[in-house]
Amino acid sequence: MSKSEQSKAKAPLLEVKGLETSFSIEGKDYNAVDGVSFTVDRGKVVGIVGESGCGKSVMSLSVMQLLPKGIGKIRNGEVLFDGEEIQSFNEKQMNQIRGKDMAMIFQEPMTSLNPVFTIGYQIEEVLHNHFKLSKKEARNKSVQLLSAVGIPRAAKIVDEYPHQLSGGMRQRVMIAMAIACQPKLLIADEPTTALDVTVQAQILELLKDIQTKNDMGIVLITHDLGVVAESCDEVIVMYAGKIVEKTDVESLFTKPKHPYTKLMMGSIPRLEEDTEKLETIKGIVPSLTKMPQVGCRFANRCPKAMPECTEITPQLEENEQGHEVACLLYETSHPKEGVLG
Ligand SMILES: Nc1ncnc2c1ncn2[C@@H]1O[C@H](COP(=O)(O)OP(=O)(O)OP(=O)(O)O)[C@@H](O)[C@H]1O
Repeated sequence: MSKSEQSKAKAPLLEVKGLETSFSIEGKDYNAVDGVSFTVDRGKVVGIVGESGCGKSVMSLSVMQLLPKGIGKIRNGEVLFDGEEIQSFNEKQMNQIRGKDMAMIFQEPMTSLNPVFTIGYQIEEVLHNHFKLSKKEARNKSVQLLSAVGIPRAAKIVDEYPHQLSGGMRQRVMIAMAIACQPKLLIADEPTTALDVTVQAQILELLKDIQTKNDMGIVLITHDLGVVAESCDEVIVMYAGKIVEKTDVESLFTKPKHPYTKLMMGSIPRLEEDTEKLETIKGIVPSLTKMPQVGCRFANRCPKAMPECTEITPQLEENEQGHEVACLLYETSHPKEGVLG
């Protein structure tokens, strides 16, 4: 193994450092992702969780460099993929990585699948872009991939159009396309949200299975803590563009720290509970133009908020080994005994 290969093998698969992604609104830049850092190792599933508008999708689009041109941009920070800084890659360089080394699946497959081409044509196109396969080889590989993601009668389905399939089957097609080149990293943005619970479980199972076989790293974006519990190794909780808590999945569920995480836990429906009593978090995530620049962004919705929460910006700090939280209640310089519950 050469020296550069050795250092690549040691580097995390994905390393995001101090990422700031902004959108230009009426001539002013606003950060939708504001100083986010995390790593994804090979063979690990990292969940990114938070309510709608917290910056989960913008974060993943930044990594893939698929931000809307002219509106969104990476303002600061670094994205290292396999040890290589990629945020300054040009379109040609990114095209060589996207699809092949890192792939993405989206919530609604109909927006990603082209309705006028057959399923087979679309998978073959991915294969053609990255491998020199003959027409026959690409077709055989497409049928193989469709079977691998549990699509029955794959040899027939390959000639069908997206609208002829159910939502669950379309999502499987998206997964087949995403894994066609055996990517090292898969970013799955709400891959099961539009599906019913049984199909959701099957798709998550399938992803986990592929991930184990290929030692793939997965970033799983979801607002559903149930999905996190089922599938993730590590979890990042985002609120209003920032990470508020980061830990392994067990610690998140056994000892959540941030009041936002705790409230989200309270929002998980449990079978034995009357759903009428389900706690929801009052208020909404601030819009980009209304984002407080000082203090904790969750303060105005937080039942534990103290006067200083709107004046001092909490830093993401390790509170216990491997468990980071950004909340003044836990900052050593602001000990607030008795209020942690
Ligand atoms: N193209 C855009 N132009 C301007 N603002 C945008 C754009 N896309 C996203 N935003 C803003 O960036 C913030 C983060 O959005 P993002 O879609 O990443 O949230 P999310 O956590 O993924 O939510 P969801 O679960 O609904 O996808 C939001 O305030 C959103 O309004």
